[in-house]
Amino acid sequence: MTSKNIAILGGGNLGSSIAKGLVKSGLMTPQQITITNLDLELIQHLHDEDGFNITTDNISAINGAQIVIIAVKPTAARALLNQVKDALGNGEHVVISVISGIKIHDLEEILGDMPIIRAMPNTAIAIQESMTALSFNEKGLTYKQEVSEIFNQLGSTMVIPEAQMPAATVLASCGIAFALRFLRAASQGGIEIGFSSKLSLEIAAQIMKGASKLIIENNSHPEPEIDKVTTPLGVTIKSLNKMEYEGFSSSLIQGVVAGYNKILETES
Ligand SMILES: NC(=O)C1=CN([C@@H]2O[C@H](COP(=O)(O)OP(=O)(O)OC[C@H]3O[C@@H](n4cnc5c(N)ncnc54)[C@H](O)[C@@H]3O)[C@@H](O)[C@H]2O)C=CC1
Ligand SMILES: O=C(O)[C@@H]1CCC=N1
Repeated sequence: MTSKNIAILGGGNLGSSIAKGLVKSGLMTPQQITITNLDLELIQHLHDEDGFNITTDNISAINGAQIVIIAVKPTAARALLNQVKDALGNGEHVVISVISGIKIHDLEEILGDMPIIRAMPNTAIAIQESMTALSFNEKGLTYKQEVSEIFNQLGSTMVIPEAQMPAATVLASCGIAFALRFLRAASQGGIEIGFSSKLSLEIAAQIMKGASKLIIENNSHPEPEIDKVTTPLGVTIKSLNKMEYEGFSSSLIQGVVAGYNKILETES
């Protein structure tokens, strides 16, 4: 349990997921977290259902917090940063930015020389299963242990050089969507061979969970695990070879690289 208060500026998909994960982990109470949005209606449910403090006033949220998470879309970032820079300049705050494509140097240009951490989580942070990448500026390094401990409660954490942040954004953050597309496609195949939509989805979700746990808990690699499933002359290899013929692995790899090239257009 931390005694610090957190302000989450821009409570949308990711900001609200982080807030929920912090409470679910037992690290904080909802009363320690203030979530802001320009439109209060969008976050009213976070107060009514989960007990978080909510406001449209970014400055008052910052004044009541020691850790400030900035979670607006990249297009809204500059206006927000300019609005809050004075409130953040009193030496009492640590800023954690989850904005994709905006570098620490760009944040420092607006906010000045203060502790800044870039974090790239994914939406599974709401259930403490994120894969979160962290990069620190020099002053932020003072908080490396504290911030790493927060994100460790919310899944797995990797500290990386900022130059790897675009790659982490694609693989670790967008990757949740890629995995969900696999899940959806597998369940659609399941419907075609006779399962109800509900059962097919349940099967697909459980096989993904099982496959992930085999790798994580056994510290294993996919190929030896796949070898255990592929009976000679059997069904699995028939399906796999057809999938590969249709471009399964290649399309995933190309998709990851396309996302990486896209983010490099803004962050280089
Ligand atoms: N959604 C995801 O899975 C991930 C998102 N990110 C990054 O996190 C950031 C947020 O993404 P989402 O949560 O998906 O966006 P979102 O659009 O769901 O949430 C952002 C919220 O900020 C509010 N907002 C805009 N300007 C504001 C201001 N000046 N003051 C207060 N609130 C303001 C908007 O009304 C919106 O509800 C983006 O920069 C995105 O690139 C990073 C990793 C994963
Ligand atoms: O799609 C996006 O641009 C952001 C970056 C990571 C997840 N969502």
